[in-house]
Amino acid sequence: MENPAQDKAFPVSWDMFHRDSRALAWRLSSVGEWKAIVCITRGGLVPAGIVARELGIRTIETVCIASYHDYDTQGRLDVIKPVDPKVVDLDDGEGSGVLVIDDLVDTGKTMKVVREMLPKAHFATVYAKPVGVPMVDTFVTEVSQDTWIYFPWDMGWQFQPPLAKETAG
Ligand SMILES: O=P(O)(O)OC[C@H]1O[C@H](OP(=O)(O)OP(=O)(O)O)[C@H](O)[C@@H]1O
Ligand code: HPA
Ligand SMILES: [Mg+2]
Repeated sequence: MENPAQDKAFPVSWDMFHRDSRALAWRLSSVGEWKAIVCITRGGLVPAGIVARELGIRTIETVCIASYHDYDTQGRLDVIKPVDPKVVDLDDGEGSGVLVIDDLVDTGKTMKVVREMLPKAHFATVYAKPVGVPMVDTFVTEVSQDTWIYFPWDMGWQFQPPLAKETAG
């Protein structure tokens, strides 16, 4: 099943996201030390900034990947920009000393592609779904596979009609 129904909703506010990203940094702080962060754009940009601030990491590189082209449907995985070879070889090569950050792992396909680029890196996400869990070394919160996570940067305020509708006249 390529794209199973994800009909449960897990909405995340900015406050929640900040708190959960800090919790990720807290967890990572007892796991190891890293010389650089590689963030998987675009979703990884926000948690990478928060983790970098907490862990005092100032070298931040991107790997630019898009696969959910049509909102919640995964399509072809495009690597728009690979990791700078200088970052891959920063320590002993193959991404050692590098922390890879993304907002979530779902099927794990995105992480798998980045793992091939940086086999010795440490992989971390804020949220994880069960199918993707084997692809990630550290995460904070797991949600079920049939849940869609709604991030604050994708949401907006909207009028909610009252339960009891006014009747004309
Ligand atoms: O585990 P997977 O099934 O591969 O899905 C997870 C990836 O999908 C989303 O990125 P998306 O491709 O939507 O691009 P974006 O980060 O620019 O929103 C999300 O930010 C992860 O990077
Ligand atoms: O549950 C999700 N939410 C937002 N983006 C995603 N990309 C893959 N899965 C998800
Ligand atoms: Mg992404």
